[in-house]
Amino acid sequence: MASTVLQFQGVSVVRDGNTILDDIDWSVASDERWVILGPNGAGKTTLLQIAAAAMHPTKGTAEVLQESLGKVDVFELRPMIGFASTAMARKIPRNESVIDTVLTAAYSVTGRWNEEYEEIDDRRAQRVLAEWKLEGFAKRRFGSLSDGEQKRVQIARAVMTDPELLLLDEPAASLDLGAREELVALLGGYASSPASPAIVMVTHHVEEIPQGFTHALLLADGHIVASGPLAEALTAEKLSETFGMQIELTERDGRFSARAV
Ligand SMILES: Nc1ncnc2c1ncn2[C@@H]1O[C@H](COP(=O)(O)OP(=O)(O)OP(=O)(O)O)[C@@H](O)[C@H]1O
Repeated sequence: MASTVLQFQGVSVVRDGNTILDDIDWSVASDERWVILGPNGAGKTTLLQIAAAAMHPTKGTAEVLQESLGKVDVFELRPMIGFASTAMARKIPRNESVIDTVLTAAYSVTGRWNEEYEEIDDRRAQRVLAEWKLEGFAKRRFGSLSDGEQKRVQIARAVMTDPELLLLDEPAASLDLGAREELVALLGGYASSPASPAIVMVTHHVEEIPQGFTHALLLADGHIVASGPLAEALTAEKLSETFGMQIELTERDGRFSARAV
C-alpha cells in the first residue's frame, strides 16, 4: 500500500526579507512521480531542498518520509533520499572512476578514500550501472564522460542506496536531443516500475517529462498555480497562467510538448 513520503503544510521560506515559497500545501505518496514546473526563480529548487531535508521552512511544517523537519536527525534521513542535481555533480572529483562515483553513495561521500566496501555494495553498483546503460563505463573517469553520460551517472549514484524518495533537479538540462531522449526513456522505464521509489523531478521543459509520471506541481513566484494528477494540473490554461503567456500544450503517448500561441 502507498505511504506518504512528503507532507508539507503552510510551508513558507523567507530569505533576506523575500518570500521565496509562500504557504505551500503539498503531499506526495510513495507510488507517485511528480514533475515540478515554473519560471526561473519560482522556488522549484528551494522546494526540492526542503524535500531533501537540506533546508528547513521558515514557517509551516514539512514531513519527509514521515519525519518532521526540525525534530529529526537529518543525517539519518538523508541516506534514504536520492538527490541528483548539478550542485551535487560539482562535488564529484573529476578523476573519480564511474564505479567509485556510484559506490561512494553507499557511504554518503563523494571521492573514494579508504572506505572498505562490501561485496554486496559492489554488486549493487554494477547492477545500477547496467540499469542506467553505463556498463562499459565503470573504469572511466567521471570528468571524461559526456554530459549525457555524467547525468546518468548522477542518477545511478542517487539510486545506489535504494532510496525511498528520488529527487532530480533538471536531469536533462544541457543535453542534446539524442542524449535527452535516451535519458527520458530510461527515466520513463524507471518511473513506470512499481518497485521504484516516489520521484520528484524539477524541469523547465514539458518535453522532458518521462512516460509514467503521474502528477504535476506548477509554481510561480513561490505560489502553487496547480497541483495534482497530470491530467488536471498540466493543462494549457494552467501553464499559461504559470508562465504569464498564452501556451499551447499537446500530448501524445504520454509525452508532452508546449509552445507559445
Ligand atoms: N539564500 C538565498 N537568499 C536570498 N534569496 C534566495 C536564496 N536562495 C534563493 N533565493 C531566491 O529565491 C528565488 C527562488 O529560487 P529557486 O532557486 O528556488 O528558484 P527556481 O525556481 O529553482 O529557479 P531556476 O528555474 O532559475 O533554477 C530566486 O529569486 C532566488 O534568487
